[in-house]
Amino acid sequence: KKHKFWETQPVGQFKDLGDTSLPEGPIELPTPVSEVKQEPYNLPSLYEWTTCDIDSEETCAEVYSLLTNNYVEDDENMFRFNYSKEFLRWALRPPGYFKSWHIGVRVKVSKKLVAFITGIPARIRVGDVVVTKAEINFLCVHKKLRSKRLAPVMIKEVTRRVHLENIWQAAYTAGVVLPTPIATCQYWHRSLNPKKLIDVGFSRLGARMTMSRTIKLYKLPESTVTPGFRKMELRDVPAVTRLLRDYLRQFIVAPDFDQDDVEHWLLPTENVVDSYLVESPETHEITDFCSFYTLPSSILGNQNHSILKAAYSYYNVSTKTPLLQLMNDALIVAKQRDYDVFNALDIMHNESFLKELKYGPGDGQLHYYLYNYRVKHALKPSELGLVLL
Ligand SMILES: COc1cccc(CC(=N)NC(=O)c2cccnc2OC2CCNCC2)c1
Repeated sequence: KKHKFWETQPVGQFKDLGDTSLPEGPIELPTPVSEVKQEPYNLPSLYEWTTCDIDSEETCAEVYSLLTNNYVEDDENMFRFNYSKEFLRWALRPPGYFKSWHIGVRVKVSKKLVAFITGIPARIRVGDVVVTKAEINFLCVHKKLRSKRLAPVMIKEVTRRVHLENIWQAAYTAGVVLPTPIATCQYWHRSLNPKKLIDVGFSRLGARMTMSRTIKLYKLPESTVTPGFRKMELRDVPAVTRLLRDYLRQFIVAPDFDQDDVEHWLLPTENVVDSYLVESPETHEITDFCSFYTLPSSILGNQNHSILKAAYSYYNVSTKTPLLQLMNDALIVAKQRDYDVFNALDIMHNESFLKELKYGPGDGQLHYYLYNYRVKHALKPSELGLVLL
């Protein structure tokens, strides 16, 4: 039976698609926190719950190692996400985070970490309504423990701990179709190091293309072209917050970032997130912004290369500099910093530059989901202003 678990959950159900009598908004009403199940769900007897203290070097290393060996792979099982420890600390400790939402499963006897799931709080606007939701991520079950039905009980446990903080909605993405996507996005890749991408099988040499012709096709200028283009600094947080808040208002679903959020999520962090802005040389006004996060992938089974260095488009705002030029400067910076590929989803206004900047379509889709919140109509990717890590 497909979706045996998801048909028991307060999520849009496939059978309800098209039933426009169902109102947009929460599917189930909150209950008093005192009525939320106080004790953890039962795990199979060999396993126990653990709260992962990501500040602890040892525990962070265990989480890193579990994900590096058992997390999401591409459809052809050639690559596996390889989130770094500093990335995980950044992703899991935003303003207002709860340690109790960093949940692990250990083998009772050996204490080996064999599964993980996380939540972080985020204020997310859907239409005109801002709701504090949990962003759920990093659901990972060790390869040797698959189809033991651990994922449903882990999802129920993180939901229970989110309810204990009086939060009743969540957002998450997946490469698989579950009940029911609020948006389905296409991912795109822009080659920066085409020779390596072809060597490792990420890309294929185009028909009637030689390697040298391919290298020339993706060649970028040595330096950025936009006057006033520079790295974001702490002093820019107020202006970037204003710029980003104004820009994100046009999307139906988007984060409701305040200055503390912008300082955490967008201030450059070595090897994790890079942000650049355009400060007008005349007026010193900050008019544009672009950012990308660093998520390498392990290359499975290649003699010459073990890591694919990938940049992922994050939040970009263009008010004076054409988005095309801004995003080309982002490519130039990523190439300068030795990235192999620059990835982007077709969300926000990204569609306007993907083809022109020589992105190629990826071989999969990323579906966005809300938990306990119905939207009347699925969104077009261009109506989506939310990037999950
Ligand atoms: C190249 O290495 C990969 C390793 C594992 C999976 C994939 C394909 C894939 N599933 N890609 C994406 O989900 C993706 C493609 C473009 C932009 N963001 C993405 O995912 C983000 C957001 C969701 N959480 C994972 C990272 C590629």
